Amino acid sequence: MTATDGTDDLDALARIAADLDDSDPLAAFVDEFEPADGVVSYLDGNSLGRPVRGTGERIADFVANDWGTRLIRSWDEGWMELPYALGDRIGRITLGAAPGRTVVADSTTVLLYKLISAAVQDAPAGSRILIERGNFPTDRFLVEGIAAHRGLVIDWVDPDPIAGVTGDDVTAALTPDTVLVVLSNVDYRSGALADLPAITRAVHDAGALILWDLCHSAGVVPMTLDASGVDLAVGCTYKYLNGGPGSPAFAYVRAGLQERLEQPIWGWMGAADVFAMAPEYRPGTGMRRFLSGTPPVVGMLAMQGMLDLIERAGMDAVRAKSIALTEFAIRAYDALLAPAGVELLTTRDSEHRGSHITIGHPSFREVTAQLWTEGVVPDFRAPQGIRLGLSPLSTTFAETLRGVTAVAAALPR
Ligand SMILES: Cc1ncc(COP(=O)(O)O)c(C=O)c1O
Ligand SMILES: Nc1c(O)cccc1C(=O)C[C@H](N)C(=O)O
Repeated sequence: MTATDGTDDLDALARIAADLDDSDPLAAFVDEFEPADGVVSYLDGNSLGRPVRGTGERIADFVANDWGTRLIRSWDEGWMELPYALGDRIGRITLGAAPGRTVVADSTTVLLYKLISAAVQDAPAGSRILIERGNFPTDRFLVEGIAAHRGLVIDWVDPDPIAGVTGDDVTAALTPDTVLVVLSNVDYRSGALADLPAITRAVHDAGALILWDLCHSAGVVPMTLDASGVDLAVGCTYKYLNGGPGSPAFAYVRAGLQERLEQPIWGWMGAADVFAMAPEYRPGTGMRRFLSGTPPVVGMLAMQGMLDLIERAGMDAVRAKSIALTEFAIRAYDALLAPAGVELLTTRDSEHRGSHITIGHPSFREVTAQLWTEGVVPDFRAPQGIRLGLSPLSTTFAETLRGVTAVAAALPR
């Protein structure tokens, strides 16, 4: 039944969820993930994706063969090339990037540090970096540190917290001295999806470079980095690319920019000829110069299983399911949570939303702790947000409803 106020009752929602699962062309992919004993609803794919089925075997095989038997020969038999091969795959599958523009290495934080530093390498003191005040802490802290060391000035953009940053917000905050703009494509709190092509254009019109943090869009949003002329991007692989905790990040650098930039962590793996053991550092060509030390090969294993799945499903189908899941979560919110005074902190505009929604209530810190004991696993972000992260290949509509129902039941009476 749908009530006179337009909301659905629980039975109606359960039927809608069942219908959506029945007609979901990607439904079978749910069985491609390791079962999670005792988990009633996993709603945190935006923080840590689930392991793809067979990840344990993949790692065991790696230990027995590549590492255990081939030993150091494996560097020549694929490990050395893995940062580039995987980067190219991520580029093709989700970034809209041609080969040779993406590399896997380090953590998001370290790659952000390298690319932000490189982007401002020639900027005279007093040049300005523009960053959103609500951007993820690591992005803001890095900009603060680099600006302090280099004598640069920071400008802060304060967009509407639910709609997220727009081209107009950015244009209004740009100055003739702005050299770099650092933004997230999907906001880690609200889930707002920024208009990457339009904002990139606005930044270029002002003569600055743009760096996009893609942590919350890689693997769920089909992007157009090459076609949009994006300069720089960094993202993580442990959220919707299911690489496992601490799996290495990826960096993208526009083709025409690579040879002009010099990142600050000069290690042997970024040098022109790695095994020349040269007396001094000369940066390599292409994406090699953005590496520093030995590639984290073990950390690059698990994500390959997820890339296989996304490739099989097709990125556009993944995005379509992501939208359907967040739309259904909002429908369930309207019926079960809005009447109890819970706020929706995410836009209703599906085109401008990533793959999580955020809801707000003063009780949510305690509610989240309670839910975790019940096997319902969203995450809490201060001051009062619960994020429901819906990973399109591993999350069902029924599971989404179980989560929203559990939040409603845990609210204080
Ligand atoms: C938008 C964003 N940037 C950066 C990070 C973190 O970077 P790192 O993987 O280095 O911890 C996260 C999440 O942890 C994030 O959500
Ligand atoms: N990266 C994380 C970690 O190492 C521990 C706990 C949580 C995380 C996260 O991924 C946080 C996440 N990026 C966020 O959007 O808040």
